[in-house]
Amino acid sequence: MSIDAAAATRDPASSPEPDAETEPVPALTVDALTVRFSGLLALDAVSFTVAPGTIHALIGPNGAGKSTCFNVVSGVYRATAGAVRYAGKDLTRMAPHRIARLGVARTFQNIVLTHGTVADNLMLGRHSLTRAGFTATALRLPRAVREQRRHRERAAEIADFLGLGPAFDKPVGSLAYGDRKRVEMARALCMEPKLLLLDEPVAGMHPTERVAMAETIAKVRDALGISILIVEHDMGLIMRIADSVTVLDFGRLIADGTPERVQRDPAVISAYLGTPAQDAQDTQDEGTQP
Ligand SMILES: Nc1ncnc2c1ncn2[C@@H]1O[C@H](COP(=O)(O)OP(=O)(O)OP(=O)(O)O)[C@@H](O)[C@H]1O
Repeated sequence: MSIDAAAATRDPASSPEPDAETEPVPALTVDALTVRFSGLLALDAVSFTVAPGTIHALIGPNGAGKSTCFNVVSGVYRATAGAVRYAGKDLTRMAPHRIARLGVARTFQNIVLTHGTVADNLMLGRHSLTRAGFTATALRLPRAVREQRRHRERAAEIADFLGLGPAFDKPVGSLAYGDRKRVEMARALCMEPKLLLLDEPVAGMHPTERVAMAETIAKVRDALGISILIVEHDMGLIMRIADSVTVLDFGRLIADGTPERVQRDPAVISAYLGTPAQDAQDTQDEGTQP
């Protein structure tokens, strides 16, 4: 069964929220988001919207506030002011596990998965969707066994979709770096999110792995119809797969729009890329050849 067919026929027991399958993918609205660390204004009234089913990139030079924004959306940091609205809720007042239950899953910049097999790690992603309690699972009651089997089948399907099928029962530590980054993404997808937050998904990969990962990210959007918010320094990848781009600089939003529009924006060229003429050309080159 294809991953999209599976999504359509999935058991409600494995949905992130009751009736989540029948609900449309919500927009994510970041509204005048402000974060202050002591004297430092890391985000200054930043507003943008991630439209349903799109890849939205958050870019900017080092220290621009991208990770801070990401960490507020996933509930790791608290906002000083402003709101992040998703599915009728303000995420700035919610704990990370409640945000995850709304269907928001994230990956981390640095690989955090080192132990167990790929299957073990993907089953961790299914944990929040598991209904059978600890006792039922420990006693291997038939209901719990059936549920575990269903989750494992779904995890295997997601692994296949991300090209990890042959590695499913292998230890994560034995995989190449690029595949470990894919396991991280597969674990997040195992939560059946409607919004996937990708933190530098190709950092540290070699060029061939980057191109393959870009294709995979676009495939996830197209096959699942979910929204993806991505922080990434690889401009070539962003220009190729993003539907919209928000550019931050020193905590302020300096541009927002399609990749084509943003890469021609003089404020982006001078603030983000440095000297206008040369770097505008570099970006265009990178856009066609990462
Ligand atoms: N927990 C924190 N405490 C204090 N200052 C912080 C904290 N997290 C981030 N900052 C500061 O906030 C600013 C924005 O940092 P942030 O990590 O969000 O930028 P970034 O755009 O993600 O940068 P990079 O591309 O280098 O990861 C920086 O000046 C950073 O030093």
